[in-house]
Amino acid sequence: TTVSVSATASHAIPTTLFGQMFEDINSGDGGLYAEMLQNRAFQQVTPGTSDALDFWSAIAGANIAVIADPKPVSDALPNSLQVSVPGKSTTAGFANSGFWGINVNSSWTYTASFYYKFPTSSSQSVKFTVELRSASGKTLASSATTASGTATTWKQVQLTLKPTTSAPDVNNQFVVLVQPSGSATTTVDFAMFSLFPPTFKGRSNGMRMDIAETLVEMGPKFFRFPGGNNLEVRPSCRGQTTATRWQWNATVGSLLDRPGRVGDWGYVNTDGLGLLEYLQFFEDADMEPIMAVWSGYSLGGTSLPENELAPYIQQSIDQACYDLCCSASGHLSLYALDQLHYSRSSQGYRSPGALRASLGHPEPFTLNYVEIGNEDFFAADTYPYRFQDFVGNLSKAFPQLTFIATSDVGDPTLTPTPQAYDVHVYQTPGWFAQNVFSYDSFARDGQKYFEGEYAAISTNANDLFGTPSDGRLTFPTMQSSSGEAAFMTGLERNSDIVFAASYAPLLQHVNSTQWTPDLVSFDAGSVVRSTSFYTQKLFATNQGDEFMPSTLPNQNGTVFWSISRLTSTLEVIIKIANSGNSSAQLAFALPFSDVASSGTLQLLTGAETASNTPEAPNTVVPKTSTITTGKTIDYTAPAFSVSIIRVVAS
Ligand SMILES: [NH3+][C@H]1C[C@H](O)[C@@H](O)[C@@H]1CO
Repeated sequence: TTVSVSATASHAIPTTLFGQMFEDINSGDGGLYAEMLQNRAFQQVTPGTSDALDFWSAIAGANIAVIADPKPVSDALPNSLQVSVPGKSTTAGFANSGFWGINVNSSWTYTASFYYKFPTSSSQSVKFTVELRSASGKTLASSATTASGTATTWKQVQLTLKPTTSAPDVNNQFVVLVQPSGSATTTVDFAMFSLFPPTFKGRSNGMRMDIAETLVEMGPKFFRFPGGNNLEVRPSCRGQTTATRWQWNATVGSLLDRPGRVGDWGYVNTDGLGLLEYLQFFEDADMEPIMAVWSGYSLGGTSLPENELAPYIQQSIDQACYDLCCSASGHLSLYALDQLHYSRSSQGYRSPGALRASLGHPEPFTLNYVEIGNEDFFAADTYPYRFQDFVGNLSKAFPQLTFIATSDVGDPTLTPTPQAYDVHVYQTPGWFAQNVFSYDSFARDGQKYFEGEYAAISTNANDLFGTPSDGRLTFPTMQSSSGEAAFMTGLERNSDIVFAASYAPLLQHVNSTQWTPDLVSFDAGSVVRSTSFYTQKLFATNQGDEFMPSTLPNQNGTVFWSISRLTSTLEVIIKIANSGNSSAQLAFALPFSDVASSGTLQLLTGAETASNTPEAPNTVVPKTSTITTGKTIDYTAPAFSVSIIRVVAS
């Protein structure tokens, strides 16, 4: 096939075109958020039930129990770990098993901390020895401090741990030994444990380095958060209380003030990864937020009536306000504070912006996009008033924001007409290759689109969300990734109306997964970049700034291309997706008089079902080489491949 390339660009390609979609779906706590202890503060558990002590265990004769502390460490954290050990014991204590393991790296300095108090005062002292210990019992790191038995009010211990050696695997534990000097049985209350490794950019309460670095490596220009389903109210045995929705103000401030919540994926979110941590990460990673606000719909259930929306609208204004500036709308909506104790400033409740400043970020963050809800096609009947009321109030407070609707495009009719719609699609690899032109027929009427969630998820069109035995992919394959790449050439061609696109879900912990496939997989010690990760990376890091029309690919074919130009370097960038099982010979005829005689090729290719997995993380990786180029570039795209050709031409 000969592909003639136009000399005239058709449109500018938005810098935001490729980015990431994130929610805590086995991906925040124990994943992107660097805290290494699981169930660190006994949040949202009922003392005396089996899950209260999840991931904690007693050692050598200690008795441990989670109690509703009569004098809790904070209003938001009502539970403590009460530990009793025999007098003069040197080996009794307790351990935490982390998020299916703990990575012990001798080049790292760890920060361990916890709060303690003695329920009854005594004259004896008690030594706390904190260790990182292999499952076989070998001490890898140790640090100790001594406490006075007279401490009947909460005290914080902070210790650093430097392992003498790296552990060969992640089967390690965090251990606290409680060693009384006296002979009497000793009881100590503990709260708010934490074990942090070094973090991405060294941010306190920050992100896990290897995962954050992997996400940044992909080259994202935006980050949609906090969901996805995890933004929403989760139907629970206690009924659909709106209090289970994600609330920004429950995720900011001291960790002692963050109650955590049972997220939509059925486990407790510590909310240690909160609004400030998200926004700081985006700033550090040079990407901008697409921030969702809850819009009054409870997953699988009811929507709030219009006359009950006001406090939630105010909370969403405060949420945006926190990010932006906040000389504007002054107060924190009292309603949002029902579950949260807020430290008052002298002049009453601080404005969210002042709050943000007080937490160490005086400058506003970048915020241009706010999404109203998530997948509101599930509640299309109530979305018109919910969308209108949220956008009406938010746009009054922040006229510079672009608001994104989440119902189906044009159905129902919304007022105001949405500036953009968030379109989601989970389908087969074949569907993506067959729908490369889905946006070509859209009207150019000012309406913009955000392909907020897409992935080839199954080879079985009749059971897309089924089990692996029924076609569901557990990891992306070269068949799924090349299908997605085909679709992405269409997104780039239509980037005059598609301003952003992100694969979903982004991350999964392989020891606790509820949704496959995912772009990046990890366990406590390693990260796996999928074939679809490399596809996203090849597109996002080879962005032109203007689109060059060319001979259109055959809509019914399996080979697709997209050509752009990077004006700053005079490069022509040719992206080619071959989603079929045979190679394709292409000839690109460039309209430039002066074309370099060699260019670079980045090629991702492998067998149809080839995947990168924890067992074989580098089965398929991109390879860069030099190719001969000229006014005509002949190229054979291998079966199941993604190719990027860059050549200087003018
Ligand atoms: N059900 C999908 C759609 C929703 O928005 C996400 O939370 C889920 C996984 O990506």
